[in-house]
Amino acid sequence: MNIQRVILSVIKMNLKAPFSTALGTLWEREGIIIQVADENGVIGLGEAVAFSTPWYTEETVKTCMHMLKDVLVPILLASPVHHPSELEDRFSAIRGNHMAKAGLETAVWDLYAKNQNKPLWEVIGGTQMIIPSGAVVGAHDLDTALIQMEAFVKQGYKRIKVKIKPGLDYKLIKALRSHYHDVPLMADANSAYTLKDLPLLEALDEFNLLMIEQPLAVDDIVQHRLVQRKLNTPVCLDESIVTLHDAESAIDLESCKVINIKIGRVGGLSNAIKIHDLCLQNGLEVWCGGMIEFGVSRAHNLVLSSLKGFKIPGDISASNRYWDEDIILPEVEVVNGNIHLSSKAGIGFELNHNRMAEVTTYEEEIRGS
Ligand SMILES: O=C(O)CCC(=O)c1ccccc1C(=O)O
Ligand SMILES: [Mg+2]
Repeated sequence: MNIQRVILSVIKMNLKAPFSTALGTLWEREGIIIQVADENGVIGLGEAVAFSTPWYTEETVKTCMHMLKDVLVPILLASPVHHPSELEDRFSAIRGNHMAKAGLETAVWDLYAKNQNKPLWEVIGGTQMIIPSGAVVGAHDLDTALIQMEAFVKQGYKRIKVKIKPGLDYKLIKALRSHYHDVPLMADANSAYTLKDLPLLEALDEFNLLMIEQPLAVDDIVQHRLVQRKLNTPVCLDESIVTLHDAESAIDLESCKVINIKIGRVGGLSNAIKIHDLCLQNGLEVWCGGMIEFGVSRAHNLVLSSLKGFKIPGDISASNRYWDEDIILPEVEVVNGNIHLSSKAGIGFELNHNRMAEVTTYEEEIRGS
């Protein structure tokens, strides 16, 4: 592939409703849509999923724009790419900045698949074309959580995840469970607890949760082992798993039974696939995490979820879960709780240029020499 141009578009959209986690409330979202174009004008699409502020990881839209423009895009444009799997190595001179790397790398994967005239899910060896879909309740109080959960269950989502935090945990889960005895339900704490809260975490065992996600610190793998040993509920790690080595450590220590894989958090599709393969070999379950993303990242999440280890419904909801109108055509739709993969080349979605024009706040094109 001879990549000649990269277009970086910063976009901004209001969420349909505020989204609350243990770390705060989100009302609007910025993101970066990345287009890589080859000498024939074929375009690959990627999305850098960092937020405006570093509340989930240390990256932001601004750090990603800097890294892309000043560091990663020049590395990409410096020489031809034969296969997207080469990029991990090329970017390895740069530490961290996983979301910036993943945004660019996924765009190159899309371009590669389009050049092969094959769906990207087929290119990566995916076998599942029907992806079960889950939705996330992010409410600041119990009543709002119940209203959200009712709507998601009605819409057919196959698994509900609920954000918990001290003061909105045991009671919240108890209330949701008493209304919905059989709905696959799980909790995500986004690191809101410490080992002092073990009794509370153990008490959640009574609600038959699918799993509890990231109860302890963002960088912890060791203490989660103690939580997993005390709880019947499987522990799932999200923030703690940033590299393949982290996944190896968590497996060696038996710190969790499940890993939430996010392409952005782990630095790209290649690494996401490696973590999937490792988990599969070691009997851990995996599912695809979400980032309240726009359609391009949603499309890449669907591609990843086609791999055979992805059995549990992930945080991949319909475009209309968060957005009045998404930036892709067609939008991602959930039918009977499932999303059907496209058999079109690449990610199978195109940019909605009218919508892009409405929501773009900044755009820059970088050309190779
Ligand atoms: O994309 C979604 O639907 C929500 C997924 C979610 O919970 C989330 C969204 C943004 C940042 C972190 C997380 C998380 O999984 O912890
Ligand atoms: Mg999480």
